[in-house]
Amino acid sequence: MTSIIRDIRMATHITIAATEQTRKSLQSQFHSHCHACGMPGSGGLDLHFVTDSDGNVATDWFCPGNCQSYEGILHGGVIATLLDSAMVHALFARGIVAHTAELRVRYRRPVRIENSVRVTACTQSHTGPLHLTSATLIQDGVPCATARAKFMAVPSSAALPEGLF
Ligand SMILES: CCCCCCCC(=O)SCCNC(=O)CCNC(=O)[C@H](O)C(C)(C)COP(=O)(O)OP(=O)(O)OC[C@H]1O[C@@H](n2cnc3c(N)ncnc32)[C@H](O)[C@@H]1OP(=O)(O)O
Repeated sequence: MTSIIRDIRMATHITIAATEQTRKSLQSQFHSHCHACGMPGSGGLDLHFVTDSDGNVATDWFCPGNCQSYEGILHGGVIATLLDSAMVHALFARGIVAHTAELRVRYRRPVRIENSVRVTACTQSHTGPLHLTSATLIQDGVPCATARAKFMAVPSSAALPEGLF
């Protein structure tokens, strides 16, 4: 816990080595009721990310029929949610708690429902508290959507649970 707090304090301005332990800890502290990666069984997307040795995060997700837009195609808003969430977790893995400030999605190919996708994300760079990230959604080996985003790190005093300062 102490090392996680130290990581959060550092992370506002410094990119640290990404770890699965850091990602999980920040998810449980700050995201336990998230529509995308929390709330299993209550209408959330129930995403489960993992962090690899390069600090990238990934999840495999089955696109359910109730998330379609046009017939047989995954809703573009859901695609944006998947990509946004993946980038949040890439930041979590580096000890960074941040809010989406800008999200640009390129919808390259329709994503079929009732099929699986893999969503990956990584951090790119940062200028002070503004972090640049990218994410990709792949189905059957084909990149169907890509995203770039800017995230603003939450000041560490605001990010930490009350009583820790
Ligand atoms: C009301 C209830 C319904 C709610 C529906 C909500 C809306 C949705 O969720 S729809 C589902 C989400 N969206 C999708 O699945 C779309 C996935 N993408 C696609 O199908 C295709 O990429 C599509 C249709 C956007 C474009 O395909 P296509 O027509 O083949 O274009 P493509 O060959 O890639 O590009 C044609 C030109 O447009 C340009 N272009 C394509 N995308 C962009 C872009 N984002 N910005 C600028 N230019 C672009 C290309 O550069 C190209 O230019 P040029 O001819 O000069 O080289």
